[in-house]
Amino acid sequence: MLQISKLNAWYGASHALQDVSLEVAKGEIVCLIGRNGAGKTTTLKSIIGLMDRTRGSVIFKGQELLRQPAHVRFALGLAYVPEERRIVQGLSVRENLRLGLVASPEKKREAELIAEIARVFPRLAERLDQEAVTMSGGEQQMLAIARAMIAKPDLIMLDEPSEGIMPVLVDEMFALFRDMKRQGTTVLLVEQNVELALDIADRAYVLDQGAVVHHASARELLADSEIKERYCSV
Ligand SMILES: Nc1ncnc2c1ncn2[C@@H]1O[C@H](COP(=O)(O)OP(=O)(O)OP(=O)(O)O)[C@@H](O)[C@H]1O
Repeated sequence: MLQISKLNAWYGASHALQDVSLEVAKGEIVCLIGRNGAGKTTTLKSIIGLMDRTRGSVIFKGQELLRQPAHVRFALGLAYVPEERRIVQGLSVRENLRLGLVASPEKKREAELIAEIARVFPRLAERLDQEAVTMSGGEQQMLAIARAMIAKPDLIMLDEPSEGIMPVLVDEMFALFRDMKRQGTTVLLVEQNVELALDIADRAYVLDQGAVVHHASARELLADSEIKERYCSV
């Protein structure tokens, strides 16, 4: 589904990604791990079109993305939940969900899609008319994920979904990722909580200083304490 080869990205003169190559097959959960500043977020931003300067190749469902603007990439079936969530102030949960449909061909079935999402996210179902920013951090994270899911993307990219969220909600969220996978959604996950991420992932890539230094099945990595100690914050 996604083939990245020799991806390079820059912030001004700073060369943040160096020849990153990775693949995500349909239906997989693939995890990017590595210490702070390793380049995980920059990889996601390059895929979705938020980096000014990139070089290399990012092929999604057979199409080269790097020269396409971000809105075209979304329309091709990519979704991105950034670390900072971007819940819109002054809008209810329902209105935030609606925003997820703006670029989607599914817009006509809006009420039906919101009802479907509400079934999957019972916490949101109870709060559809509440102002979204008054919800807890974890509930807002659920909303950000629901808003990305509502357009039924083929690939969803999640940046640090567990950050700052209480453990009971993190467990709920990760159970949801397993369900998403069962339903055929492909997931590219950036997560500091390595054990948690590897527990649901099929494979993982380890990044360090902007480069891929290791990749393996999640099971192998879980057992590899040397790699985890060397490259991850565990
Ligand atoms: N807007 C920016 N301008 C300049 N440099 C940046 C910018 N954003 C990130 N960087 C730098 O690019 C490198 C990669 O950062 P990135 O955010 O991709 O790392 P990360 O692996 O996601 O880290 P974290 O786990 O801390 O979120 C870091 O050295 C970082 O300081």
